[in-house]
Formats: sequence, C-alpha cells, structure tokens
Amino acid sequence: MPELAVQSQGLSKRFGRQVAVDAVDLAVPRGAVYGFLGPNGSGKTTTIRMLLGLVRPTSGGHTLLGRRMPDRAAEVLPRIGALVEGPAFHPYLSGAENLRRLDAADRTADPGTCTARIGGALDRVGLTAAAGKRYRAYSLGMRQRLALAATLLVPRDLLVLDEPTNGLDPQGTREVRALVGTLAAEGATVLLSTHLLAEVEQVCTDVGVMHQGRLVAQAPLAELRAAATPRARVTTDRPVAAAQVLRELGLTEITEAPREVSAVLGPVPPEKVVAALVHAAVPVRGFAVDAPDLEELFVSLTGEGFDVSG
Ligand SMILES: Nc1ncnc2c1ncn2[C@@H]1O[C@H](COP(=O)(O)OP(=O)(O)OP(=O)(O)O)[C@@H](O)[C@H]1O
Repeated sequence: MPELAVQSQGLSKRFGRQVAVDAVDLAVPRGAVYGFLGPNGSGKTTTIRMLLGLVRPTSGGHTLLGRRMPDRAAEVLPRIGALVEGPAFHPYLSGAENLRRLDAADRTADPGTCTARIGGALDRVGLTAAAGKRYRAYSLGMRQRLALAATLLVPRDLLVLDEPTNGLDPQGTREVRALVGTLAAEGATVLLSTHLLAEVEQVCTDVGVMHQGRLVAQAPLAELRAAATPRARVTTDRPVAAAQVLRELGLTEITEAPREVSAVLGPVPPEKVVAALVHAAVPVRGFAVDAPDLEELFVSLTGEGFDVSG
C-alpha cells in the first residue's frame, strides 16, 4: 500500500479566464482523516471532482491509492466511496430500494449479500427506521444520510466526502462525525471537505486549507496546533530584567520591546511566570497570555474567517 492515499501535483482547473484550482499539491496520508477546509468558492468541490475523475484538470495530475488517474480509474474507483452532490435517487422508491438499485448497478458488489449490506449501511447512518419511506418524503438530513449510506455498501479503502454534514441537524452532524471516526478506525482513509473549522478540530488528523483556489497550508493537525502555541506578554518598564526571568523559567522565542517582553510559554504555567517576575522585583504593569487558536492561525494564512459553528 502506498504511504499517500491521495497525491496530486500541480492540479489546476480553469473555467474560461477564472482559475478555480491553482496548482494544488495534495498529500493525504494513508489512514488519515484529512479535513479539506476552505470558505465557499475556494475550489474544494472542483478539486474533489478532479480527484474522482468527474472533471478533467486543465493541468497537473494525481494518484488515488497509488494508482495514476484517470488511466487506472476502472481498477481504483470501486475501492473508493464518494459523496459528491448526492447520487440521483428515485423519489418514489424507498431509501432501501434506492440502495438496492445502486448496489445492483455495482458490478463489484456481491448480490448474495446485498440485503445484509444495505441493512448494515442504513443502520450505520441511522436510517433503519426510515428505510421503507419514500425518498421524496425524506428531509434534507435524511437524504444526506442516504447518500452517505450509498458510499458504505461495500468496504472502501478511501472515502471522499464533500461537505458530509451539510443539511444535517446537530444530532445528525454528531452522528456523521462519529461515523467518520469509526470508518477511519476500521482502516479507511477519509478526505472530507468542509467550511467548518470545528469539524476539522473534532474529527480530522490532518488538514489542508484552500484559499482562492490555492492550497495555502497542509499539515497534521497536531503540528498546526503546536504552531499556534500560547505566548506570555509582560508589560514592564524593565524589559531586560523581565526577559532574564522568562529565560530562566525556560520560556522560548523571547522578544523584547521598549516596554514589553513576550515569549512562548511552553509547559510553564502562567501563574508561575507572574510569581517569578514579582519575586525578581520586576515591576509588572500588565500580563497576558495570547493563545492564537487554529482559527486565528488560519485567518492569518487566508486573510478571512471560517465559520466556526457546528
Ligand atoms: N462548472 C463551472 N463553471 C464555471 N465556474 C465554476 C464551475 N465550477 C466551479 N466554478 C467556480 O470555481 C470556483 C471554485 O468553486 P468550487 O465549487 O470548487 O468551490 P468550493 O470551495 O467547493 O465552494 P462551495 O463550498 O461553495 O462548493 C468558484 O468561483 C466557482 O464559481
């Protein structure tokens, strides 16, 4: 198995003059839950459509599960479950009947186990009770769950989910996020696009941030969290003495200004810093801990905010 479940090089898409996706180099590690984060219109859907071979790139290329696309599409696509703008469900058939139709169209699926697999997929997305209801009577959230169930009819090595919690109520959102975690624990790699930072923080191990068609950051979440580390900021008339105290306490990246000293706190508790400053007779006029969270970090990368709700 390759180390990267998804890898692209210079993947680009133009629509006329507009560059929707601009030289994106994705690297989704095998086993990751990769949050593909970006505001609406930043190019996530177009990238995902190119990855799945639904749209032809203007330039660049990519592999899925180590196989070059689109040349090896027939071989690799059956191992991939994709949720991209819901599949065409029949309004007058029930959820279960719709899944039966989709499954029958999948040449790689075993008809002998169809009923059990459909039951299992409906159960995983919490649609068992509504399995016999007509699709047209489904709420938006139920439709989204059914689309998700359709990706789970056979085991997949890679799931590509475009905004999987869109249209779900808070309970449904929690369930889908938990399901993503379970699927990953079972060994699948998950690439999920979202405009919700909270979604990334809750379920993802890795993140790629899109901004105006470009991938402006890509890293394990833990690495980004470490970069967003809290700094202590001391306002004082004696910055040199204050800096000395911070140094002795083991704070790092100390910067001195005429009336202010700041440093990365690391594991040192803020109250210990204050006590040490007082003990060293440094006049402290102000003390603050600035903790840039992921949102601030991403805003600094993209210049715009994310919807942090959900
Ligand atoms: N078929 C198309 N023809 C012309 N322009 C398009 C087409 N598809 C996408 N675009 C444009 O490309 C840009 C990126 O769109 P895309 O849908 O990939 O963004 P997104 O990040 O997925 O946003 P959203 O969450 O709104 O889907 C947008 O400016 C969009 O208007």
